Amino acid sequence: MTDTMEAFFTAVWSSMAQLQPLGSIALAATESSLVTSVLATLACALLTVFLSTVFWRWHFENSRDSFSSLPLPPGSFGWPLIGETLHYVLRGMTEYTNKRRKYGTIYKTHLLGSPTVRVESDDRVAFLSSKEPHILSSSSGLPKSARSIFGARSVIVVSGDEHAALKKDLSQAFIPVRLRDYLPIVQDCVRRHVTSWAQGVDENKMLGFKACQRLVCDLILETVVGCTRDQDPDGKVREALVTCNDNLFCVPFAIPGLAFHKALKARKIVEDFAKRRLAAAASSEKDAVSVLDVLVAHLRKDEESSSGENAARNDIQQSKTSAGQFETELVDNAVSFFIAGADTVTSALCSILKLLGKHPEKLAALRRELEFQELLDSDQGNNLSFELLQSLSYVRAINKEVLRLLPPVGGLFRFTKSMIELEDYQIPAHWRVVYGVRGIHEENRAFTNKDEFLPERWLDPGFEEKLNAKFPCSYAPFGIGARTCLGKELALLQMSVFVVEVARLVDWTLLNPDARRVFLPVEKPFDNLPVTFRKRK
Ligand code: HEM
Repeated sequence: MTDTMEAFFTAVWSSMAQLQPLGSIALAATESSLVTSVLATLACALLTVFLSTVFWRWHFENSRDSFSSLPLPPGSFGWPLIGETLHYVLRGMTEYTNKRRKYGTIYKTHLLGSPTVRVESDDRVAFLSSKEPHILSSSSGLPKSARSIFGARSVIVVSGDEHAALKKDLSQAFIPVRLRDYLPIVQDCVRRHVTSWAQGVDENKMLGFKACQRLVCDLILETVVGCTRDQDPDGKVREALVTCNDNLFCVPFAIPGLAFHKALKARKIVEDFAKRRLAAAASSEKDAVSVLDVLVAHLRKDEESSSGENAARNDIQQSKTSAGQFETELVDNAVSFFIAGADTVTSALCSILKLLGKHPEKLAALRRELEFQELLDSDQGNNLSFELLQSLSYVRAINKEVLRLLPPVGGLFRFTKSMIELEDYQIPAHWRVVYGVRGIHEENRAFTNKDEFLPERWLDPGFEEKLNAKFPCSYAPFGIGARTCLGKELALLQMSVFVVEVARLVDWTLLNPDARRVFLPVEKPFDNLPVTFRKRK
């Protein structure tokens, strides 16, 4: 039995041994064909990428309008479909600086799905903005994701006469008499947050941007819809606001898991909340305090007296007569205020912390101004009046200088309706144009020592008039022309209150003052500004 088995195994072994060379040959053949097919696939893929890149670039280079002999601006269109969007997201500041160094203050690129020309000189932007809204549209320049999040009836999205009439109505919520009403709410909210940053005996370490973001979410809900924390007890609305802001510029595919889907879900939470607050405001007889209360009261009055007004205005009023549309308009605009006023102000407050933290001599100069006005005592309560804030020239100079050096919104989106000739170049129809606010500020010919934080430059009484007269588009943190920021005065009020309160309530130390900057959706340090706070002695 043993012999038989031994013979069997020997036979198997020897036959396997005979088969082994054959197997190696077969294996080698299989391996080489695998390698060949991998190489062939790779070659095909590379060829496809190469050809589609060549076609992509050729296609846009050939979209030149033949009615003009001018060339397209210099620059490149990047990769098929994604263009150069990823370059900007990943390289941030370096990409902008490199482009400006390489091509100057006008160059072409491909961003967020459209061929784009970025313009970073104030005189070219002045020329382009004079072509709005007929040759250059401002609303359709916004990426689709942002338009969907703001809503179809938002002042940011509508255009032409409709935009002008709606903006006039909404601006009633930001006139000085209203700002006076909001001031105690703003100051109370700022003091509450800043005091909490320095609670306890030890230093409190936190992320400055995130702390400012929490403050501004409360601020915006309290001023825009009169919402106190108990009306959003679990913080869902605040969280939804942050999600909307974080995903304002994204690929507009509403697929679960993707940014746009998350943003639309978050928008619905904010929208439902605004609707509930609107119903409360509409049935309330109390004096207007929040932006929404003011708008409801103003539009109600406006509707009553609209019968004698001119035809264009009547058309707009008539279009509002359906209750549903009226509600949509108010809700879309309340949501837009939430979003337009949240991360922008957060960025500005975070930059105040950063620049005053990096320049203790400017903080000392600020405290001297507050001391002179008897405002430095941190135990003083709600003693800021609107007139007093307006009179604090160093506080206002700090705001302007912070917005010059670190503008929260780095670019304004426009869209060409027809071809535009701009000095030596042409911009074809249906291209996106971005006015590069940050680049304009960085290149500005109107400022000396332009890289330095020098609030003092704004104290010269004739300086701003000269600036506006000689270089009208050279300082544009709040935008340009018909689209300038509707919430500008409210934002400046919030910044002024913040400057006063941080200076008198706390001392702080930046843990990484020279961190890399990122720009989307707004200007901020990439590490969110780690900082320690302590109560001011
Ligand atoms: C420091 C804070 C702020 C900055 C830097 C800022 C900046 C800007 C800029 C640059 C624009 C123009 C966009 C364009 O031309 O395409 C703009 C528009 C706008 N902003 Fe602000 N903003 C700030 C705060 C606010 C606040 C607090 C609100 C409301 C509560 C607000 C509401 C709006 C609205 C509704 C528009 C659209 C105006 C229109 O389309 O006519 N912003 N903002």
